[in-house]
Amino acid sequence: MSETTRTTTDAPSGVGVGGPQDVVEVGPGATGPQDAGGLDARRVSWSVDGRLILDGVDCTAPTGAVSGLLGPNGSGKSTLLRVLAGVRAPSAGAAGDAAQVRFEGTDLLALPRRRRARVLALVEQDASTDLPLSVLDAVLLGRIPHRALLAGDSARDREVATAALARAGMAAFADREVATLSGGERQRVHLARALAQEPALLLLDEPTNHLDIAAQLDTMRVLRDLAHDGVTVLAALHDLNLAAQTCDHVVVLADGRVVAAGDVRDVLVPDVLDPVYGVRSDVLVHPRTGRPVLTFAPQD
Ligand SMILES: Nc1ncnc2c1ncn2[C@@H]1O[C@H](COP(=O)(O)OP(=O)(O)OP(=O)(O)O)[C@@H](O)[C@H]1O
Repeated sequence: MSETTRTTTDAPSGVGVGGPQDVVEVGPGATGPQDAGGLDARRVSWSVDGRLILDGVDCTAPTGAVSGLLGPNGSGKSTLLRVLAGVRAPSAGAAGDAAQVRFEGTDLLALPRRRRARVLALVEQDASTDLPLSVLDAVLLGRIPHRALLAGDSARDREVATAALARAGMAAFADREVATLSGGERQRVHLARALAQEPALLLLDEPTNHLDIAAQLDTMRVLRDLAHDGVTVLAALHDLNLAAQTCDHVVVLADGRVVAAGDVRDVLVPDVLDPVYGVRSDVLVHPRTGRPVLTFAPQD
């Protein structure tokens, strides 16, 4: 655990996960309340049928970095991404606190939908397209926020969409009907549609879940390239090793609360992971990258 580890409890660093007061902000990738750069969400709550699904989540994603949103099934990752993207309105928190979602200092929740869509794109998990669209036309949907109402595609729209398809490795599929694609191919088209939006903030919900290992690495390389170009990327991921190898910063959710956040080397440790996932983990160090490599066993 790095010397920059901060906890809001008296528990040893990285230990004591489980409650809202137990958030661990660790490592050089951690961003504190004073940091206005990147994505900075505070007190995000969401409830349905009287059940609190997100409970006062504070979540940051630094500019020009790939951040991973981690946590077990049902911990609230998709819900959080939807609230951050403005697809779902946040609920009042337990203490009646209003949520705040800022990106580079701008209040995203206050932006009209169309303007927000010029800032951020969301790639949803298993997003489906029932419309009989070609791949290129599906990707061109990402250009809608950038053009005048009722205007058709411009030459630039087609140029950007074609480049987005190429970046997602789907250039050869431009004329195919989306309905005929495999799950993995469709997932890449959704990524291309989001890239065509030219977002400064890209939110993705399990962008690699249908992909083979080479395609997973390829998608993560695209995300890293985008981050290198200054895009802020936040991706919900289940594969902790993929997160360890590709993310700069990670946020761990459990039961709708953030239990740890910071640099992967500091957060992906047994003290954090074992209670959250109910497993026994071991962490090795990758000989080439110096990043964590994780193995898991059931808890006895
Ligand atoms: N519209 C809804 N009505 C009722 N419950 C909901 C609704 N949306 C989400 N939930 C519940 O909220 C919890 C969090 O769901 P969410 O999809 O955000 O989790 P997740 O971390 O993305 O899970 P997974 O890793 O399985 O995709 C789950 O228990 C889910 O059943």
